[in-house]
Amino acid sequence: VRPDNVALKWCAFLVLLYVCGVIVYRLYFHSLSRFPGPKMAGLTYLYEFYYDVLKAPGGQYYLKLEELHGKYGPILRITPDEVQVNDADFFEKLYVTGSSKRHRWETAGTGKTSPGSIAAAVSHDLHRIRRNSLSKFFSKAAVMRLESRLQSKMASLCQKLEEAVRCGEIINISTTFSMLTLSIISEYSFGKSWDDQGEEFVLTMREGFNSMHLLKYFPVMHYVPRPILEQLLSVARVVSKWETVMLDSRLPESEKETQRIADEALILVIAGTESTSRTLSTAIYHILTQPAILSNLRDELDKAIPDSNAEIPVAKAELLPYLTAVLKEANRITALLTNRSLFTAEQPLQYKEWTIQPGAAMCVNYRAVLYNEDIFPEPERFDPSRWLGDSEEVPRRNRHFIAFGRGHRSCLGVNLAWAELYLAAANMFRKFDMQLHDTVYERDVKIVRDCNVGFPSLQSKGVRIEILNRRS
Ligand code: HEM
Repeated sequence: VRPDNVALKWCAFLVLLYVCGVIVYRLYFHSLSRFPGPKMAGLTYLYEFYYDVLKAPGGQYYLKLEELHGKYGPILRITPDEVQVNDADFFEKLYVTGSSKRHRWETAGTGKTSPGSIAAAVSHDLHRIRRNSLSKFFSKAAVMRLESRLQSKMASLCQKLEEAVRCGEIINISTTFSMLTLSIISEYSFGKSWDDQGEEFVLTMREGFNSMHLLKYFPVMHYVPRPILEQLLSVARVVSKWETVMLDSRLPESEKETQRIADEALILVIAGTESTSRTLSTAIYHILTQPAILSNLRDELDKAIPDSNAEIPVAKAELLPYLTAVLKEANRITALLTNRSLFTAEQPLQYKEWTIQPGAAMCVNYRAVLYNEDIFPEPERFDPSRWLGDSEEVPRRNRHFIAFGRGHRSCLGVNLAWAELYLAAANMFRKFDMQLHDTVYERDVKIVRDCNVGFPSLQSKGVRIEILNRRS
């Protein structure tokens, strides 16, 4: 036997031994080994890989998990190291504030494109540092100080819609809203909006979302030279462009040098663009397909804002109960976050008879709470009235309104998002008559893919509308 053959055989033997060791460990000795779920999911990440990457159209594991919860119950081992507990009460236990620490599950995909960002901070303490440095810019008072800028963006939106009335142009409101929110968050973050290349950014960013699953398994962004990567991956082109724009921004020179700031900026723009716009376009679809809801909303807006040319202050819009209920329901039904928000705890967490040990990653699927039939009957139905009235169910629903998350890692941009939602919806429905144009729920609105946030089918053309006239 030649010596190199002996070495090869030893290598093969050691690899085999290692694989057998991993299999035995994951199936019999891992702290999650007795948890319910298919054996294959507990054995290998390839199970998740198949549904998220190989099974068309991609991002299908969250749907498979819904099916598995139906079979195994609320607690499920979903990968070798992760457990998902689809229970609204456990949500409150996991996503906490206060002194209990939660660490992001470090292999969770969030940070692969931007490891220096708030969203990618693994340790609780690092996250606190990053969050504290940003949160003062996103407080309610900070957002309100910039209201005049938001109003000027709304004026541009209304101008665009008035032009559409004149030209009979069909508006893709999904893209229009994304350009609006990109304009706001880029100006908010960099002092200069990226309007010149707005549409290109939005469309390329959507392509980028489609590469998210690949990035989770193949974190190539930091290992392959950027020029090569740009040829291969749309998300790399987006990142490069954004970094270029950022370096042209008004940030001080010293700050521009740091990759961390680039990462942070990227996350703010990603988190602040598609999120609000997706919720708004979902709202538009449901309002325009239900005349009774449209009519209630109109009545409220017409009474509160008699002059249709007047600017609508955020503070005034926030006081309108029906508009508020419509927007809450839009957030609930959109259930934006399909990505698993995975954390580990420093102490064991108990769920019924199951003890989840420190080190195991845990999540609750947001959709499982926002579509919980017991809390939100007929969850697929867009019904703003579930947020109104004196029923004791309303406070319970508010308690489980988790569209913006809970706890230390809840949405940083929640105040900005609400201001955008109120202003865009109030302006659109007070000032314009419109109808849907070739928009099909199954194709254009229904969430069927997990791309970190929920995306409709690959064939979606977006929610499109015809603006009929400017209201008086
Ligand atoms: C309707 C609109 C929005 C919804 C429904 C939404 C929802 C969420 C949710 C559920 C999370 C928690 C994610 C997790 O647990 O992993 C989150 C985090 C975050 N959101 Fe939003 N978001 C919206 C708009 C915005 C906007 C406008 C910004 C602008 C800055 C923003 C910035 C962020 C950031 C930076 C985080 C990470 C926070 C952290 O890790 O501490 N979001 N968002």
